[in-house]
Amino acid sequence: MAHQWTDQEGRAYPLSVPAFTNEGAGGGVGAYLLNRAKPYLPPWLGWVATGLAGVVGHQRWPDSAAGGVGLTLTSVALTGVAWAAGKGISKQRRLHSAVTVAAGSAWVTAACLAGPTAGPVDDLFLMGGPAMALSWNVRMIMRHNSEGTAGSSDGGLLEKVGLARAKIGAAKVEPNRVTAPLALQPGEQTNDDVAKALARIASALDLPKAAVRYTPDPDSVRRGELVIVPEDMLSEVVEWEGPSNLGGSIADPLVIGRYDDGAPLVMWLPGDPDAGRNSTHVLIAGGTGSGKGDAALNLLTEILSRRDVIVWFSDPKAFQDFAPLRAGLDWGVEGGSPTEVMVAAVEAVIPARTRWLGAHGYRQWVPEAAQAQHDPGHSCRPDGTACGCAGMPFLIGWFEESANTLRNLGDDVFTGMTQEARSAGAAIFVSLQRPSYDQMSTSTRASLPSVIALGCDPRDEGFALPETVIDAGAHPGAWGNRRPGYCYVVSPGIPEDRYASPGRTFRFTPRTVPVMEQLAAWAQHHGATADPVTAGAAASVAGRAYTGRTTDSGTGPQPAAPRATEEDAMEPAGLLVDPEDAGIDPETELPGDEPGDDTPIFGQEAGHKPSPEEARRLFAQALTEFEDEGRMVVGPKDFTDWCDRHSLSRSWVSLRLKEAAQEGRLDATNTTGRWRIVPALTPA
Ligand SMILES: Nc1ncnc2c1ncn2[C@@H]1O[C@H](COP(=O)(O)OP(=O)(O)OP(=O)(O)O)[C@@H](O)[C@H]1O
Repeated sequence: MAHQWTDQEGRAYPLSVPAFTNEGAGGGVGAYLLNRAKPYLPPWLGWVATGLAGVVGHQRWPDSAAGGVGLTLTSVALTGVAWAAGKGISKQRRLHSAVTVAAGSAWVTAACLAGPTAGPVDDLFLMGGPAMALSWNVRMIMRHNSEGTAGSSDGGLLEKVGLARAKIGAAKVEPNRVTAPLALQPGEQTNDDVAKALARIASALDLPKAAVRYTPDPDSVRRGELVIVPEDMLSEVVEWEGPSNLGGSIADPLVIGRYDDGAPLVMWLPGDPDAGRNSTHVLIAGGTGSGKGDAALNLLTEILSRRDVIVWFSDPKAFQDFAPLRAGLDWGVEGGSPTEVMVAAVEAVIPARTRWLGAHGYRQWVPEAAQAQHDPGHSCRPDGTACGCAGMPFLIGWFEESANTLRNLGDDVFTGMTQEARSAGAAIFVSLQRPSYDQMSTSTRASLPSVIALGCDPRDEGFALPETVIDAGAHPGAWGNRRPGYCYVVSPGIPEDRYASPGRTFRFTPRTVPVMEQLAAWAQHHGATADPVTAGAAASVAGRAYTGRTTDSGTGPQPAAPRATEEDAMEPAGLLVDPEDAGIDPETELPGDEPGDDTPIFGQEAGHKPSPEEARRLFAQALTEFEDEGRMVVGPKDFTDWCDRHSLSRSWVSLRLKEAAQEGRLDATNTTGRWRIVPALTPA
């Protein structure tokens, strides 16, 4: 698009390349050639003018001594002026100008005094003149093609945007992408200056801000690559067509969309440090309507199509977007207390998995760890013979809309969990409704090295993306929710110069639902099932709430996942103190807690009052019932109806819960007033 590459006067910038200009359009071959030749004519016109000056001057001052003195002085003065005027330009150009002026004026002087055809004067004109004109043409060609003279006084692009004297190297031109190395003035400019000038470059070229990016050279503070993508090829919506690699490994790339130059947008989860890919946790960040749901579907469909991974998935939005894939999950829960249980289970399986991997000689998870262990090199037996242990699939713990869950988990716990998960063959995924620090603390954000940053409020850009990527030209804030699916992906394994390149996810529509359902059925029958170590550790925390597929997956129905209670749904996952219990100090001895006095203090008027022993028995029974239902995290509010039925107060329940924790039947959680039931029958 030519207008984007030439300025208002029709002048080509150093960055312009033939592919993007339309010079010479229309007017026939003659007009075209004249148009192309125009910039090279001035030196030749200068040569002709010099010849005419010699002829005319000879008519005026033939053999005149005074004329000779005047002409010689004029010639010297002109040369001096040319040298002085070239102060701001490059040395070569200054010298070239001065030599040209000196040669031209000396010839005019000789022609005036001796005559243009006398002696060697005409030969000098015919040989020296064209040589001089040609030397200027060569300089022009060199400038357009490679050397670059941004910073010269010819109004170059870089000079216009405040980067005078920076040099642009040979540009690499692809169909919709121009990449040009940039070298800044030593000691005067840094890569930060370019980052600040990107918007002005976009303005000079009449392009959107995101079309101009800069990748600093990691080894130099004054070198980098300027990338310009003039046409937004992402405007076309591309529908999801199914998984990219059904039956592949989770270590293979996950294809979730495409970049603006058409290249596939890929991510890696388990690491291959030899290839610069470290195992990673992922944040999906985007404002409402930015396309977070479809971004997550792209990732989840890719993950479920791999043979060696299991997914534990929590979705407080009741699987609104993910229902067609639910059957493919190893464990799916809705918000509230089931999510608390899942978080506790993830915490519990991490050390167990790390121990197993270590015992089998794996420093980190690799696809071979998911196979039965028939290699003596990966045996847990002291005698070194093959152990044949079941393989351990990669584990993904995915928490949708998880701001509250994370906040209640606490920074230290989450940071520790993510650090340890990396050596446990596990990745944590979280998505946020609003990508901002009100939703997630700095240290929790720092524990998630990978991000899919979709459109957001401009103020939240700094939360979603690292500063270097924003400096390089990434601006998800410019999209808001007007460009659903547009995203920047920062993740280990992706070349860093891609971080600031926008991509777009594939779109999911009602037409894609049957394919997702087929994929979920495939995962159920052919995907991995939890290994005994992971399943055992999960069940030791979650009891029957852990519904992982059994080893004969697909042959029987999965146990129904516990549904969040209505109360859970109303409240964020991971609860703070129950508001109704906020005033209760669990340390205070209440009348009903006095030794030998278990008489309820409230609700005494309602029905039968159980005796203290009976009340304790009923309470123990209630805990067993919760456990049977898979509700493994409880607090006084879960006993509201129960209290009404048995004429017991919630304060009494609060104290009994604390007592049960002392007896080992319950475990404290990170949330005051919430307790995790320790399963009565812990699997071996
Ligand atoms: N890659 C894409 N290409 C085109 N349209 C898309 C793409 N991704 C999402 N959309 C469309 O954008 C709209 C908003 O998407 P979606 O509801 O997933 O956003 P969201 O970020 O999940 O919002 P919310 O937080 O409100 O749930 C939907 O109509 C969806 O079909």
